[in-house]
Amino acid sequence: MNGNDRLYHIGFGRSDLGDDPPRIALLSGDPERARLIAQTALRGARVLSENRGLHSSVGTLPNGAPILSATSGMGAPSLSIVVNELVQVGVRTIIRVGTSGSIQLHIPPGSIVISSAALCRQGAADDIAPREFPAAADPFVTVALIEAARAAGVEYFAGVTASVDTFYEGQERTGSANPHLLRRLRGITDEYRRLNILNYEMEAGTLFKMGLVYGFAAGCVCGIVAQRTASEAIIVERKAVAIERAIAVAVRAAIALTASPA
Ligand SMILES: O=P(O)(O)O[C@H]1O[C@H](CO)[C@@H](O)[C@H]1O
Ligand SMILES: O=c1cc[nH]c(=O)[nH]1
Repeated sequence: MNGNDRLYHIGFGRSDLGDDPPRIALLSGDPERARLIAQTALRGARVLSENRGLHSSVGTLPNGAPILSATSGMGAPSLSIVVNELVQVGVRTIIRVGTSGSIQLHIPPGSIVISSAALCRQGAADDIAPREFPAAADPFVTVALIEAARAAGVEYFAGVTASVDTFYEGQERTGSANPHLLRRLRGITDEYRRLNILNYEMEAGTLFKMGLVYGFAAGCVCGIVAQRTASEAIIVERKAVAIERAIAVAVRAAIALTASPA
């Protein structure tokens, strides 16, 4: 590793990426997922850093295109730092590969949600753009994810995601250290359900705004690990399949997005 131009948080720089630096990254909240993607889906994967627990690897897709598997950490403040630094090292397409809780009856644990846009209730995003600025995914990345899900035969749902700052309070969980929720949060899940919002997670909205403002293409696919119309709990038995499907779809989409024109 050269390391002279290493970015402070991600722990690597352009000079660590070789002669053909990746312009696309798969970004997981969980470093274990980033490592799993590198080990199972990338060819010739090489670990770049584990700075602050944020695993980053570089490898190639089956079509030979270079790609990063990186970690955002949980929540928009951490994601905003990692994404800012990924853009500084030359990344121009970022697909978030996450986990999420369904708020619609028809979206079961084990399925995946592809976010076309987000209701962005995230403080970090206010430092990126005005609150009214759209949190929309890149249409080409979103279509690539949908086509990948169809081709893989994976049960998927596409639509609007609620991106919030907290897992417990902001997602209206009362089974936590503080069962008392602020009045403005009581009933919010039902309100979102009636607005046809599909799911809760904690990063996509800020990622989408950053993409539109900083000039990179952003998308998001999440494996569904909770069904909030039934319970607040994570359905642990469906987590592995949900993540496996989200990864498979993200990798297929990345292949399509990096294919050289015929
Ligand atoms: O599994 P990841 O990608 O971390 O995504 C989801 O999981 C975390 C909460 O459990 C939040 O980061 C949320 O967005
Ligand atoms: O319910 C859930 C599950 C995963 N991630 C979230 O943010 N919420």
